[in-house]
Amino acid sequence: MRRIAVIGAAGRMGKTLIEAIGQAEGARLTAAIERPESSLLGADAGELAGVGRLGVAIVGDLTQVLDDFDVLIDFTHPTSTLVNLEICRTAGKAMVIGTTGFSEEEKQLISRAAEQVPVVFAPNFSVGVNLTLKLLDMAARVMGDEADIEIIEAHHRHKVDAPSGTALRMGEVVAQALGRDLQKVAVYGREGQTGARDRQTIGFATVRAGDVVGDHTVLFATEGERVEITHKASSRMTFAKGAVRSAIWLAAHDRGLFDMQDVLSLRD
Ligand SMILES: NC(=O)C1=CN([C@@H]2O[C@H](COP(=O)(O)OP(=O)(O)OC[C@H]3O[C@@H](n4cnc5c(N)ncnc54)[C@H](OP(=O)(O)O)[C@@H]3O)[C@@H](O)[C@H]2O)C=CC1
Ligand SMILES: O=C(O)C1=N[C@H](C(=O)O)C[C@H](O)C1
Repeated sequence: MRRIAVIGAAGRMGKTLIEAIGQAEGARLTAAIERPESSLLGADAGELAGVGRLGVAIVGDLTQVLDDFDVLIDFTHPTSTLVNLEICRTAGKAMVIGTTGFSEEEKQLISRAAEQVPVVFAPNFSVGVNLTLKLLDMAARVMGDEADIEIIEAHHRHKVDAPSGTALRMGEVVAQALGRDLQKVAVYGREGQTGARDRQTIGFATVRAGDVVGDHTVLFATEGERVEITHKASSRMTFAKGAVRSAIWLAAHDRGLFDMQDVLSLRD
């Protein structure tokens, strides 16, 4: 039985993860962590998530529960995740990281920690998005040199980072397929006298509105036709199930950096 801890337990993803762990075979929630100043400390994690009492009280300090879990699932904020990563590295604990919004330097810290402990780090844990990444690679190879490529994403009003981690990963996949460096060709929004479009660029557009769970479209537009590849998430459970699957999958690894493509055996 895989013993799983969830940090950010009271968050949108935290609560959905607690529900998903309850539905998974071979996994059990054994620890739940929130901020030390949270008013929810001591509350039952199952009751908080709306799935009934689980007998797991929310604590405010990850180090307090290190003996209680095998793998930590972290969907919080980059600053928090990097602190948790260091605690897990030192304690030899596996991690599943769903947090987005890291800088390139921060991503390097995750790679380095994964030399010592096993980590699955993915901007999107849904099966559909990971299939979409494969479709994008093919579309870019077939149409990319002729087409203008634009990535449009929409999320709920509470999201704090932009563009989404998924949109950025889509951009990386397309850029890599075309031999371009995303850091050099990305254009994040346009305003004013922009001039005509540079053919090599990959544009990003962000929408933040209401309760949108997560929509992503990659547009390949030539003179005469357009291909649009779209994924729409309608429930956070799709991300949570993928993260729990990753936590169980990691049991077979004692170190290394993986993503959802590895978990789904989609890696070339
Ligand atoms: N990879 C994927 O498939 C997905 C990734 N995400 C990403 O997951 C992250 C979280 O998203 P979401 O659940 O919507 O956000 P929420 O704000 O709802 O949840 C984040 C939770 O983490 C808590 N938190 C923040 N800092 C700490 C800390 N130091 N210690 C303990 N808890 C902490 C927050 O507490 P407080 O409210 O008090 O700040 C909150 O409860 C984002 O980066 C998002 O982009 C989201 C969905 C899917
Ligand atoms: O913050 C969210 O909600 C989501 N974030 C992830 C991202 O930034 O790509 C994944 C998903 O789209 C939901």
